[in-house]
Amino acid sequence: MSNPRKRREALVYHAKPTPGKIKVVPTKKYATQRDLALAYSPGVAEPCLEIEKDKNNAYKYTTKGNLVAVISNGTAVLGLGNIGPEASKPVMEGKGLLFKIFADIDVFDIEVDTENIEEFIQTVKNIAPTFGGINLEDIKAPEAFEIEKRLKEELDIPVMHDDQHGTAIISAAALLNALELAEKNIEDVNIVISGAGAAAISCSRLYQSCGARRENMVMLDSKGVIRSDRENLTSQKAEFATDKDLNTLDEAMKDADVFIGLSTSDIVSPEMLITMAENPIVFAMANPDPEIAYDLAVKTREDIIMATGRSDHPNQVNNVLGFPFIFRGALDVRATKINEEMKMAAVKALARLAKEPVPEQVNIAYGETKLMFGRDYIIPKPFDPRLIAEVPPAVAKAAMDSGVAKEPIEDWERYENQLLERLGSDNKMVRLLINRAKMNPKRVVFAEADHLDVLKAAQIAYDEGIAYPILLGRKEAIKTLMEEIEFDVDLPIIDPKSDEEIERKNRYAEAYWKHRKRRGVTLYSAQKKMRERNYFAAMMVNEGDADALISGYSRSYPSVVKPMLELIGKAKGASRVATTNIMMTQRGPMFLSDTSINIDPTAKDLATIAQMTSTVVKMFGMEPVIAMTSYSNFGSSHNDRASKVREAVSYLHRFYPDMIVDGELQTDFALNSEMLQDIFPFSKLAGRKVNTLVFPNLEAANITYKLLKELNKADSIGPIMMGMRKPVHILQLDASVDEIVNMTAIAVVDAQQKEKREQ
Ligand SMILES: NC(=O)C1=CN([C@@H]2O[C@H](COP(=O)(O)OP(=O)(O)OC[C@H]3O[C@@H](n4cnc5c(N)ncnc54)[C@H](OP(=O)(O)O)[C@@H]3O)[C@@H](O)[C@H]2O)C=CC1
Ligand SMILES: CC(=O)C(=O)O
Ligand SMILES: [Mg+2]
Repeated sequence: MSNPRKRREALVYHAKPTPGKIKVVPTKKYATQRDLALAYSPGVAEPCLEIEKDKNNAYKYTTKGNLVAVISNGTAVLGLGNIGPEASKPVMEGKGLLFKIFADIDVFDIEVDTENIEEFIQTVKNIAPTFGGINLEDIKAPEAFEIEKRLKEELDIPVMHDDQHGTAIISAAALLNALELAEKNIEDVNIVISGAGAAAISCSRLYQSCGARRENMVMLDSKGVIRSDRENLTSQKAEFATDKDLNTLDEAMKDADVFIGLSTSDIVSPEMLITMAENPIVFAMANPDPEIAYDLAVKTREDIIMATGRSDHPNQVNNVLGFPFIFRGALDVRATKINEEMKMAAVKALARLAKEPVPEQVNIAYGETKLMFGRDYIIPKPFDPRLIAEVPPAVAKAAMDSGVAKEPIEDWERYENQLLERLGSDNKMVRLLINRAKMNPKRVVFAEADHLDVLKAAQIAYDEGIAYPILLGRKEAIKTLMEEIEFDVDLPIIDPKSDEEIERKNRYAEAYWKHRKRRGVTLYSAQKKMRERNYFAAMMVNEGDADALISGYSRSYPSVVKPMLELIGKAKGASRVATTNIMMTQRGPMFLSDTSINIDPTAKDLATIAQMTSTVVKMFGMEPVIAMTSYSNFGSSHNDRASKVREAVSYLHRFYPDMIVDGELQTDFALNSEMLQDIFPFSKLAGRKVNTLVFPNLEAANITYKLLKELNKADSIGPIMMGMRKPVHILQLDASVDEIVNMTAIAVVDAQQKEKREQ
């Protein structure tokens, strides 16, 4: 990573707010003395004794069954080489993060300080009782082969060296698909493999199992082509030694159909690509920098099918697509090992999935218009939610069929539902939102760009391609801050107080005056108002000089809302302006309305707020399931406050019968579908997962959202302004940089939608 700013960003990401990327969180209650007596002494003795009687009970009473060890000694960390156990820890924590977000598997990362094979094996064996599976990582060849072989033989839990088999599975699936596109047979193709380490050897073996012929393979290590007349070859290298009279990569690449890179960066030149056969398949998988840069390769050969291990180009062939799902399947049937049948099942499931139509959600998540099986899409994307429903069942089934599953699955439909549930708590909403914004970025005015956090957010929005920022504020202050954060881009900077803007201010003042002259505004007072950033910014949007506006970082919410309502006003047909907040909770995203505007809405207002929120929920690709909340359940109180909510519900039921909305309901019933089903089976919400709460008044909504935000420390998006004529969005006082970026994306998406409606 040569860009110094990106380098710093990566370091800050790892350092702040707490060092590292993962932590341990209790899953049981621990509030009372009683809880503690169960969690620890004396209660804890009971499961101990049960496990003493039968070790399998560890799966019943402890985390073992969902806990994987990611273990390394730091001898082959990515393509960085032998950087030692401590230095490998960020990668191992990273794998832990990926295990969790993609497959809901918990991980302890373990870095072992030894390069001695026996010591390493003994260490893993000694700690194995803790875990349901062992993921060996970034251990160099040839030691990795012996370590994995022995641990597989000596342990009765699944052991997989991810760099070997994870990589082999993913790249084999991608290779089969690429060959189909190139219209070539795996039996016939010439394959050059750069690298003869853990990953390369294992990949080459799996390609052979898929039909590739060893005599068509040429493998290279750091010394050049591995020829059979070379001395002192390890047994694994000897397995792939060639009789061909070749010495260098240049020579090997001539007429090759496939290049597999699992070695190091920048060793393939454009000249080498030119000598390859037609429709060359190039998988440059060294991390973090591939054997040849993606852009250079696709520029050199138009007919190339190109993949790298990185996420920033099409076709990411990276073991991240494998290890979470392979272990998920293996753990779920309590497999004793990960065998060839299970690996092949994963290859086939991945290859097959790439050919299926891609759900819109995935297109949006990756900022693509239409992903389709082809040169730029030979393998599914890691954030494809179908992966968890497809790959683990395939692996689990293969484990059962091959006789290594101790707990076979009986109800497959139930299992698939459980798998999908596991994805509930990630923050894919944010990703979806950002990517949707990136598809058609808009000009966003940042009305307080002379504040560091606002400027940082504008920088991220610009860098990520979310928006074209227009920076409002004191010019010198903005320029100084830009220098400080190395935001070296030529963007419009406008100071509404400066005389430079006189022509524009007059124009805006005139327009404002014309609009409000019968409501007490004089031309003079209009001119004065245009020196205020929020009025100026709102007029920019009004007059089409900007597409959206972000403000409110340094002022109280009402003081910013007022000019916006005055200048921009409500959308045509909107009877109300209101806000919703999206909270990322354990049970998935929740929409909470109205969190910021309407102090005591009437029944009709509440119905309008529910309808508007429903539109926003749909904008995120979700089906709105709305609870109208109260302190009362379906008429249990006759107080006016409860009746108001009831009235709103009956209005919605009468005029919008298709809306899935009900109430009035207490929030525990709204959120606990079993309880709701038991006590109020007649409800429209019974058996459904509520994702939207409409509150009876501002106090309830605002208090709840702030409480959730602080207690959960969860991501939140909002308040999202609903019902405004133009995309203006107001931040909470002192919003974080992330929150401002999210709001920017909201503003852009809002502008996109409004533009669409106007067309
Ligand atoms: N995209 C993905 O999912 C994955 C990518 N990888 C990448 O693959 C690479 C290797 O990883 P791994 O197998 O675990 O590591 P190993 O240390 O086991 O193997 C590295 C291999 O690369 C060879 N090598 C080094 N320099 C060159 C060179 N200039 N030309 C040809 N070969 C060379 C080494 O040769 P020698 O034997 O002579 O030392 C060795 O055989 C790394 O860059 C890693 O990031 C790994 C796993 C997954
Ligand atoms: C992706 C991976 O595991 C590696 O590069 O080592
Ligand atoms: Mg690795």
